[in-house]
Amino acid sequence: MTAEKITMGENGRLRVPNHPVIPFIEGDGTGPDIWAASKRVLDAAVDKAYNGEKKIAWKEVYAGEKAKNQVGEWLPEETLDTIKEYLVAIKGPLTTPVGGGIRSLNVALRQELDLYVCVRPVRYVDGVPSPVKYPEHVDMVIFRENSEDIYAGIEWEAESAEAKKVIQFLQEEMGVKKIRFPETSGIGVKPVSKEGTERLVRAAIEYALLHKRSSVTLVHKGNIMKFTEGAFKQWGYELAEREFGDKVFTWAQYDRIAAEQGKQAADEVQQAATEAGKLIVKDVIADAFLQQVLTRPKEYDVIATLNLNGDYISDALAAQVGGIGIAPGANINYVTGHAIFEATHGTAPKYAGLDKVNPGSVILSGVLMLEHLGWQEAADLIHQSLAKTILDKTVTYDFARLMEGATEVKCSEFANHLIENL
Ligand SMILES: NC(=O)C1=CN([C@@H]2O[C@H](COP(=O)(O)OP(=O)(O)OC[C@H]3O[C@@H](n4cnc5c(N)ncnc54)[C@H](OP(=O)(O)O)[C@@H]3O)[C@@H](O)[C@H]2O)C=CC1
Ligand SMILES: O=C(O)CCC(=O)C(=O)O
Ligand SMILES: [Mg+2]
Repeated sequence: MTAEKITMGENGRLRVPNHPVIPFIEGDGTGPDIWAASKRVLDAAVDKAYNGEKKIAWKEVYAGEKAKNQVGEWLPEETLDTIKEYLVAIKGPLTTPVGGGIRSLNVALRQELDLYVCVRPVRYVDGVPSPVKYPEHVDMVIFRENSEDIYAGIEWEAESAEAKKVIQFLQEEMGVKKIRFPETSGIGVKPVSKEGTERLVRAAIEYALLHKRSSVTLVHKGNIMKFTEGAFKQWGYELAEREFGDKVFTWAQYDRIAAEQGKQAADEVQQAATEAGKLIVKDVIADAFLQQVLTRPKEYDVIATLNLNGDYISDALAAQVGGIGIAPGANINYVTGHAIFEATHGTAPKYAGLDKVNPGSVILSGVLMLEHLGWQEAADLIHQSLAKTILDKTVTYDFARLMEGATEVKCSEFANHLIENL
């Protein structure tokens, strides 16, 4: 079988050969343990689903500590070029120091390839120990904006010449009087654009319509950050109505009807829209959202949000359904077809080299990748196997410590069980 490139078809859909080359980054910390386990499970599922007719040709590319050690750079140009060329890649977590040091390589990869959506599905798997009473009520898909916001990393260190210059500009030319301690403030910039918002919200609504989900919720802190998070809400509603017309009913429409005809009329129109199967596009302020996902998670389905909110929401919802050990994700540019699949969690450095952590998040990120390639049969096999392995209570430390009667297994052994149960 000759290894070939995945390409983007003229119809905007990927053309996937039977032996596609897929670059991978092993990752730092626990990355090597997790990646070794994940690769075996993905290969076994593909082999079983297609009787050897399909097979991934893995191609290692370097980033993070391995790249620094081998080629002297944290994120070599060759890695970016290879992923650009082969379109679809998968990665383990990469370390980002807090405070000083290098900026996030994870964020850099997303920015360099303009992977503007981070999709993180959050769903309960039967048997997983969870801190809440009804984890099965959580079934959400987070669409996190991935290219802008304060998360983009435009900031200047306190007392640096740059910070002083920006503060001086703000005070003298922009009339800003609200910087409480100007001499010792670091400064960060939060860019949020109409284009960035629209492409994210468009992707969330298209996904929701395709998968017949009931609502898209715009999660924002627009009461405080009016021209960034507030604009996100407004641009999101405008886009929903302009581009999706009759297929959606928005709370902005609700508000207009309520203002003109009263609340009862607006309720009736919304009820009719729901019965007609229209997608409801609504919004909520981020802090209220974080309490409501605990108290009434059934009210939320597809979530569209900005970069930093999405980061916090991803970990919080992952915990709600039993933890970061099975929280997958995908960074995608739906226009170019570029995508990098990766877990929600980080490098979990205290467990590095111990063959201990749960490889589930990277495996499920691989499942998202298989689905993205259209290899649904292989993806389904892994879902079934994971469900069975967890119900058997053969699990890694993170689940074992919260389950009664579980058998704790290592990261590699968990992969063995998954392969046996395929
Ligand atoms: N996309 C990426 O590559 C990301 C990278 N990072 C980076 O990772 C580094 C470490 O970040 P940190 O804040 O500690 O967050 P981590 O997500 O790496 O780890 C926090 C805790 O989550 C639990 N955990 C994480 N991964 C697993 C797993 N596979 N199985 C079971 N439990 C797991 C562990 O919990 P417990 O202690 O309870 O056992 C761990 O101590 C930082 O440099 C950070 O910047 C962070 C997030 C994403
Ligand atoms: O890049 C990092 O180090 C952290 C990224 C992160 O937490 C995330 O993308 O969820
Ligand atoms: Mg995070």
